[in-house]
Amino acid sequence: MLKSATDRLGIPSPAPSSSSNPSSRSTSPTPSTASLASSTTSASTAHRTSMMYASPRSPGRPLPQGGQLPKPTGSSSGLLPPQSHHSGSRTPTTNTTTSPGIPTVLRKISVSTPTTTTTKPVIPPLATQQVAHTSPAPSHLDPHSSTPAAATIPTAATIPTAASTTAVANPPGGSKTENVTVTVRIRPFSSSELKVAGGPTEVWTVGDTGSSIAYTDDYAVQARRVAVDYNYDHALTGSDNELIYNTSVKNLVQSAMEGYNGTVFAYGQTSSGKTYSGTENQPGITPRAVEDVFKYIRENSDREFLLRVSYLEIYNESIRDLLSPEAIDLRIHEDKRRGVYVSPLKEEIVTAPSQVMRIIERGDYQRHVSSTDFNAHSSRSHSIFQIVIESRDRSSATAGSPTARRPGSKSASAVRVSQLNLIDLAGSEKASSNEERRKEGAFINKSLLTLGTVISKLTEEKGAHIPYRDSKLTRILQSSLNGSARVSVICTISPSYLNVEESNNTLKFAARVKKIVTKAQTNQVMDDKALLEKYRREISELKAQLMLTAGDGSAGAGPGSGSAASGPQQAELSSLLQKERRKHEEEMVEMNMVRNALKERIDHLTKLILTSSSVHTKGAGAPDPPMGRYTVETSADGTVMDFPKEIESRLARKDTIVKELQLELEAQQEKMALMKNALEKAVKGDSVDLEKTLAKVENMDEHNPPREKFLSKKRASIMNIKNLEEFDSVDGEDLAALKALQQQHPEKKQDTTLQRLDSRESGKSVLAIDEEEEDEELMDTPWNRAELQSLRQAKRELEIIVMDQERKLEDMVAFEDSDEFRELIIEMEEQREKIVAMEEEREGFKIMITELRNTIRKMEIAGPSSSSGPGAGTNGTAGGGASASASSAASTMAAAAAARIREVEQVAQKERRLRMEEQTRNMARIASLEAELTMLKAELSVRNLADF
Ligand SMILES: Nc1ncnc2c1ncn2[C@@H]1O[C@H](COP(=O)(O)OP(=O)(O)OP(=O)(O)O)[C@@H](O)[C@H]1O
Repeated sequence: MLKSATDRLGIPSPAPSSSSNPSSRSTSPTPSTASLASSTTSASTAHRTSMMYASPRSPGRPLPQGGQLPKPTGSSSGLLPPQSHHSGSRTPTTNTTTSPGIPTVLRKISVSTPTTTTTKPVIPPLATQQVAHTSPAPSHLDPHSSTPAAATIPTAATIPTAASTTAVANPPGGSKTENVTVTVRIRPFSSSELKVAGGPTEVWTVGDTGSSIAYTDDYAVQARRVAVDYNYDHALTGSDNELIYNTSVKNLVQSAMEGYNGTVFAYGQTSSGKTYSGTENQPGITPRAVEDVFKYIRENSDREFLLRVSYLEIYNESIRDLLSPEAIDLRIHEDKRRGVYVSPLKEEIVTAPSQVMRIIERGDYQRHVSSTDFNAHSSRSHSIFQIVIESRDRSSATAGSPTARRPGSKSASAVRVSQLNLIDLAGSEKASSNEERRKEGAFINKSLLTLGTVISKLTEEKGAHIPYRDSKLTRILQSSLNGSARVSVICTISPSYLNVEESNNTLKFAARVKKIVTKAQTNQVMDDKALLEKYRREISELKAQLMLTAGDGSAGAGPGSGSAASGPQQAELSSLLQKERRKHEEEMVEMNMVRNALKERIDHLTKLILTSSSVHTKGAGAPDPPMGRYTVETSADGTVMDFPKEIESRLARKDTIVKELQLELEAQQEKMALMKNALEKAVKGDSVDLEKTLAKVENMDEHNPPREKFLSKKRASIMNIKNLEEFDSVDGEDLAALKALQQQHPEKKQDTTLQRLDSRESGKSVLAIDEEEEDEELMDTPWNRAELQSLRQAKRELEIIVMDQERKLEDMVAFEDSDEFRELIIEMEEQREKIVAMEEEREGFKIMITELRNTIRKMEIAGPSSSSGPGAGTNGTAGGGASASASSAASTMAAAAAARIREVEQVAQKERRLRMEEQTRNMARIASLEAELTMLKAELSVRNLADF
């Protein structure tokens, strides 16, 4: 319902429990039952944005036709502004922080009074003193409901009292005592609710007064429920966002413009319609509120305004600046002057509704939204969109000289400062099936529970300790809940019996909130802590300077041509005259430059201050101001950061990023060297413990920034670059104007500045200049842009190198992980084993041959001795015959042995030959594998060389 900042107004009910009696069926329509056809059509094109804010999100779920729902009394419309889906390419964020108007350099040079060179804290709205309130409280705020208007909480004692010496009473406004405005909206059936067995059963009906909600008779009978009757300011059904805006928010916006703090929030279980943004033609609450803010300015010609906006989210109990996404975990502060506030938070000065909507869109894009079991586009964070409105009576704003505008000067009228907070709460929900969603859900439920507790204590236990600090949400809402703001709560419920328990919880919450009484007061400040005052004074001073530079050009014309002198005297005089004239002309040119620069600055500042006529002009088709151009940033102590500081901090952030990138690059290089080394060893045939190497690399990863973190930093830096690009688009001053100003204010510092700028113009290295002049101020100038651009370029190059290195490393790791690589290694190992086996076999054969040879030799030696033995000398015949026989046997044996040896030798030789051939083949194979690896290695080396 309120999904972008505007649509979410529902209050979280405790985690839903499923209801009973699924078979019960609604037989009679509620008093004003109508076909859903029209709602269905609009819902099908609905976009999701916070009900309060209105930036494009995803299309809402279409409601099936035929569902029964109470007919709205007005035309159908979404609460949130039309939004586009978040998915897909993101809109570049452009949260450039710039100071309004002309770059600081010009401001500083042209404005000589110290008050314009130092930005002071902007005083937030706060009550200083109660004064009778003159504007009538809206009728809808009267506690007319039957809900007991018990426990009045915030009284003057609980409202932050202003301690600022510059704050004054609030004469024109006063205070408004009233109950919180509570509106409940029952959304139409969703498609899943329509699909339940037995058809949809309507549980709730809106009473004839349009302010009470009760069970339908059918449901009460079927479910045997005891009748309930809840009373609020407004009870609505359907999809009409205009109706809900007009009844619940419009008055609050009006009074915010009148100087009262206002807070709107949507509460309800998940998917109950808090964020429902309606259709393109039926914007949600936020765009309507923004439109009304500007409408008010258009219609109030007696006042001038200055608007600035901020947008934050509370995600998992951490506060994040949605307009400066790199700023996370922001802190909550409190002081008597400002009350409770978040810092450092970026605020952008806005001058047109479309500009505000673009800022919201940008913030919504950063916001945590996910698909859950219950809602395809569920808000996972609470978001707070804030508009700070400064205004002042125009008659006092234009009257008076710069001196009359000195801080504390009684002649300057006080500036009214108020806040309008559009809060889109995340919805309470049952446990989700996804772990991350579950974790988010736990944080959401816890903070909503704390909100419930705070409200109970506020309304039921007088004097009890209020646990605001138990959650960031309640802490931030503290100023609103404790009574110093007007509050409107929109609670959203489902019409289905499936969610009846959660709806009951929401309705009870709404009844409790209704009891809270607030006493909002107007807040005024009289010093330059209001930007409006600061800019107005600067304009006055610039105008005074402009007056001083005005001249008719006749002065210094020198003696006329009708001089009585003659001859050489006249020649001399005329030469002097010409010289004088030239000098005078030069002075005039310079003076004009100064005047132009002053005019430009006045023009810039004047544009930031909105009046009925300037807003009209914009509405009539003038181009919107560039996004994020006029930005202020508050530091922890609430001081608005000055422009050079902002640039410096951006540059410092960039430096850090570049350093981190370099470190990452070095780490990547080290890893690559390790892997290369391992690969080389493997190629050479050395044994490599791949696992060990990988473990080492992983270990290095652990000691270096994790990849995710690194990538997110890279994303952040890219975002920064986009911001800087936005910054680049700032147009305006030029070197000539600066030179002219230097002529007028020839202080040393400006000289140096111009020298720097000149050097940059002539192409001299920005870094070299910085080394020479470290303490120089950085300014919003085209020359600084050159510096930023060169930094950006360097960063881009580094990013490209890092990415390439990563890719190379991935290639190498992938190759080492590949089957091909593993097969190669295995094959090489097998071949080596084979060679070793062959060597062993050959050794075996060698031993065998040696043994055989020895045997032969022994036999040959034994042969002759046995033939000349005892038989030969004693018995010539018989002995000779035996000897011959033995000799012949020995010869036969020897021959056989020799034959055997030859045979073995031949086999061995053949075997050796075969082995040799195989070995040669293997060697060739190894050589080819090695060549292949060498080639791969060479290829990688070449790529590496190219990288470095
Ligand atoms: N009044 C309505 N008319 C038509 N459709 C609606 C209405 N309210 C909600 N819807 C539809 O119901 C679905 C859920 O609504 P929405 O996203 O606004 O819920 P939510 O309360 O913001 O949920 P979460 O807390 O999870 O963010 C959306 O598809 C939306 O289009």
